[in-house]
Amino acid sequence: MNSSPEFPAGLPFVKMHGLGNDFVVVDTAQSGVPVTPALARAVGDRHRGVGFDQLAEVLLSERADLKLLFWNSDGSRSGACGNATRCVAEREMTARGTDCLAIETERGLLTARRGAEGMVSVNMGQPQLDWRDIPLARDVDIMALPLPGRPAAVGMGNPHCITVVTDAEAVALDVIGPKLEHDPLFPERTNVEFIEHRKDGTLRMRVWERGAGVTLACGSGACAVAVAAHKLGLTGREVRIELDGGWLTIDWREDGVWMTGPTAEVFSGTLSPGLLAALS
Ligand SMILES: N[C@@H](CCC[C@H](N)C(=O)O)C(=O)O
Repeated sequence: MNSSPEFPAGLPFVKMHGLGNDFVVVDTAQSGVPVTPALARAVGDRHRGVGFDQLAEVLLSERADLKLLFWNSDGSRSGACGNATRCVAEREMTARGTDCLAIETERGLLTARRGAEGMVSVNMGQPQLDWRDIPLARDVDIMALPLPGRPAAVGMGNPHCITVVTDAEAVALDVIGPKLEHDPLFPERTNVEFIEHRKDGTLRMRVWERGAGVTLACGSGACAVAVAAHKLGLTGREVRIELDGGWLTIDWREDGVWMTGPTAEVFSGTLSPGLLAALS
């Protein structure tokens, strides 16, 4: 095995997930190893690395308890990642012995709280409902984009394209997802969600994530979906959403869109010095 003279001890990481939306968490504040697109791609490789939907990079913050940056498995960055925010918040609140945490992200300052029955909530802030705040190529009605199925666009610090369908299970996500992700209407690409409004008032949601593909869940996507469903008159401001990996509760309150759900820590390990050396 090659060793890295720069990082002889390798790079410690923690693997976590929220409803199967899986993450590698690395603490750059402690390790001094900055994440790069190449490192994110190498660690995100499910055969030759660890594998993740997103990598959460923990940094020091002057304004909050910590700062988070998010990386997709294709090496691109995301301004928001709700489930990773909840996962890191759970770990940090446990380590610090608190029930509340302030987290700096590109999206802004987010508040996380420990809830009942092991759940963790995060306020993802107010949605972006203007085409200038969502990376759209032109001025269009964001509640009815000029695309097949008349989807809606909602920003949560990252872009989401949401289509209401009668049968979410029937959607060929791996075919339609990449087409919408790369549609010219979205110069920075987009996350893609399909939702079905069920008779019991809940939503069924399936997601194709920008930079990661089909995932079992997407927290910012669930927030965007809840906002779109409410604006379209389908639901109230609070809604339960079933994703492939489980349930999230979304509550669009006066102070922002709150998301509540489970988190899990799976294992921790050390990225080998050889992997780091190959990238330097
Ligand atoms: N899984 C995340 C969202 C991931 C970000 C996305 N792929 C992007 O590029 O915007 C979540 O839980 O919010």
